[in-house]
Amino acid sequence: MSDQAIHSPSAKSTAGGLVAMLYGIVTYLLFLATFLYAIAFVGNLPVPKTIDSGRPEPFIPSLIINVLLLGMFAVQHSVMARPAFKRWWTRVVPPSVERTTYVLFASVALLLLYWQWRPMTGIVWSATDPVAAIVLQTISWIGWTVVLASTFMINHFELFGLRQVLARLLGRELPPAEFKTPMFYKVVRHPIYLGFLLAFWATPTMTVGHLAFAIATTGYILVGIWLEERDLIALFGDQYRRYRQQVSMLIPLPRHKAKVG
Ligand SMILES: C[S@@+](CC[C@H](N)C(=O)[O-])C[C@H]1O[C@@H](n2cnc3c(N)ncnc32)[C@H](O)[C@@H]1O
Repeated sequence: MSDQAIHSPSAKSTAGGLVAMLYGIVTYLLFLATFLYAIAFVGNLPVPKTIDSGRPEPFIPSLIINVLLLGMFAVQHSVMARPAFKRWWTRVVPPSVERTTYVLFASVALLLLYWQWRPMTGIVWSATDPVAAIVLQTISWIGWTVVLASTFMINHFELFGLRQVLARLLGRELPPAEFKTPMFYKVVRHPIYLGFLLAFWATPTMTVGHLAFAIATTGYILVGIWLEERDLIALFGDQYRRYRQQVSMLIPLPRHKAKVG
């Protein structure tokens, strides 16, 4: 192969596309591992570190560290998701890997949280009735399933950056963002967040640490919804405003009869 062919723009572009694709795939696998670990972490499954495992340390320092860990995740997640930040950030990173980089930072923030989380093991409630315990555990599993299923309903591979890096590799433009209301999105506007709330709150044994986690993530989800809906209204205008009138935010209760589409 001649020197010219090696350095031609298309060879460079293909190499760039392959690097972006590799970055996207590795980050996606990291996200998947982090997501699966979250189920084990919150549910106290047999993994090296969970929300309640480890030797308890003094309460106040533990609480401060845990709040800082949650705050770091919340700030990363909400700042990096804003359109204004993305406009600035895509002057630093190529647009095709902007989402992948967001997913990478979010995964790292979560891994840091799992690693540094301090257990606070005082019991807030414990279901002594085995049926109640099974019901709570099942609700939590349903929550995780709703989270994962809902990502596929809007666009799993775009949410986690793979679609963007594939488009870059194939030299294709991505179509503009599309407003969608499939399946769960006809029942609530935020099924992913609803799934997380079910997964975090429904537990047979609620410790102080788990409760702090559930309260902080609920607060963050409510702020996240407010920010996300502001962006969605800016993007989709009246279409999203109508959707807000017709479909509940998180609690699956019927509102108006009008059809969502
Ligand atoms: C992590 S997802 C959470 C989606 C939703 N809040 C939920 O809980 O299911 C965030 C992304 O979904 C997009 N999104 C939210 N609702 C959408 C809809 N109805 N149609 C298309 N995209 C949507 C937002 O623009 C954002 O990029």
